[in-house]
Amino acid sequence: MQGRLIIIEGGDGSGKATQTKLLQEHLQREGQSVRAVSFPDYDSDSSALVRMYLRGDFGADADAVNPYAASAFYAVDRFASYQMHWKSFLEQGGIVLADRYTTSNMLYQMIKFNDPADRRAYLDWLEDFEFGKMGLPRPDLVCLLDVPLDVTEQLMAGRQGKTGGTTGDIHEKNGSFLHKCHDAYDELTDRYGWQRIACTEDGRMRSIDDIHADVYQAVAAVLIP
Ligand SMILES: Nc1ncnc2c1ncn2[C@@H]1O[C@H](COP(=O)(O)OP(=O)(O)OP(=O)(O)O)[C@@H](O)[C@H]1O
Ligand SMILES: Cc1cn([C@H]2C[C@H](O)[C@@H](COP(=O)(O)O)O2)c(=O)[nH]c1=O
Repeated sequence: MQGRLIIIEGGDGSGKATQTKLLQEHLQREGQSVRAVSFPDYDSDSSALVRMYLRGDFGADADAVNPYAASAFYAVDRFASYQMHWKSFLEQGGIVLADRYTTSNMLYQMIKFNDPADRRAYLDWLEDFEFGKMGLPRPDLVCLLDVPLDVTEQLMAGRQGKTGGTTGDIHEKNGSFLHKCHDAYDELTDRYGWQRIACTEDGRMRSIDDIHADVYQAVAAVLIP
């Protein structure tokens, strides 16, 4: 019996790790068999090309790095994690929570195209590449944590970058890139039916527990009874 694959997606610093951990603890308390993964898998050799990309080794301007090549780096990292760590767990009925997934390629790489037809062609290619040719499972649910960028910037202030240094990765350094990414939320939730979780109220972050309650409600609806 196939389990469930649940994705916690969102912008940098939107609370993905926080919500993934809370959700894992909640489901564990209920006695569910649950495992959490996150992408990129920075601790694995499989993320070497992703780390090079995020460091700017293929060009300092994210928009100028071929989105098909960059997508492939991330997809290969995911494939390694899936094969080595959670394929059989999912196939045996486990619940896998992923902090980022193919959905991040959909957001961050799609926006390198401005033309709507090019965006659709990219998404068609990506779905076929990751879910078809590479055999990665499609998500059962995607919760998109929606945080306006000015609020995220406050949450992220002073945080150490994951690829080394304090100035942020190739995406974080490019303000207009991150804005384009946030602007694409409607397009992607419409196409894929993602659950958009509003994380702010009157321009301020809602409490971690309130956001968790919304995430949990969405998750409960897709769990196997
Ligand atoms: N609802 C909230 N209210 C206030 N602070 C929060 C909230 N959710 C998370 N934070 C804080 O914001 C920061 C970023 O949160 P977190 O690391 O969970 O985000 P992330 O999306 O996983 O980040 P990244 O994109 O860097 O992986 C952390 O310091 C966290 O404690
Ligand atoms: C998994 C994945 C990620 N990305 C982008 C999204 C972020 O800008 C970085 C990862 O940084 P984080 O601080 O560790 O969240 O990479 C992407 O473009 N495609 C993907 O598949």
